Amino acid sequence: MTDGGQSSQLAALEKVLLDETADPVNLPFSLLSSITGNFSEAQEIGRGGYGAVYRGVLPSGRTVAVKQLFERYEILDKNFESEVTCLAGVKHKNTVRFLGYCSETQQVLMPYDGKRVLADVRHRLLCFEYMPRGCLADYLSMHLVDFSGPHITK
Ligand SMILES: Nc1ncnc2c1ncn2[C@@H]1O[C@H](COP(=O)(O)OP(=O)(O)OP(=O)(O)O)[C@@H](O)[C@H]1O
Repeated sequence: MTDGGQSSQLAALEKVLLDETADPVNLPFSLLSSITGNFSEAQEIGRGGYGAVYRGVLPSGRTVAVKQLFERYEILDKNFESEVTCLAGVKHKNTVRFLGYCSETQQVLMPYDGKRVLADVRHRLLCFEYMPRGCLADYLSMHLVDFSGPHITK
């Protein structure tokens, strides 16, 4: 569940979902964490080369897809910015809608070299319209008839 401080950002996300002409919004990490059950395995829907994708459930019951970019990649600010600005510029009925983004750095206490240090942890996430049928390639491979002719089995 989300706390009261997040309600205006949730409202902004709901508004973007409903208004197809609206621009993507900046979303706090805490909100994306909250709607994905802290990025739980139960809400994970897939993985790509650069991140894991989670189902985000809003209090209204609407669903979004949240892609959390892997921390192991050193993604430069300017590269993330060009990804976000590029996605924001794509608006077409045949493309998945880009709803929001998050770029935050948190300082987290962790062990290092026998000491405790405050380390920067970068969170980069992208939020999209949820496609219940998943990716096109998986859908086609599950539903297309095999036209390659009869198989010979030994
Ligand atoms: N908007 C979405 N709605 C529903 N499921 C999605 C959505 N986006 C991705 N997924 C699921 O998550 C999986 C991984 O998606 P992702 O975009 O990370 O894959 P990708 O195309 O290999 O990306 P990349 O290599 O650029 O990281 C997809 O195969 C699909 O099952």
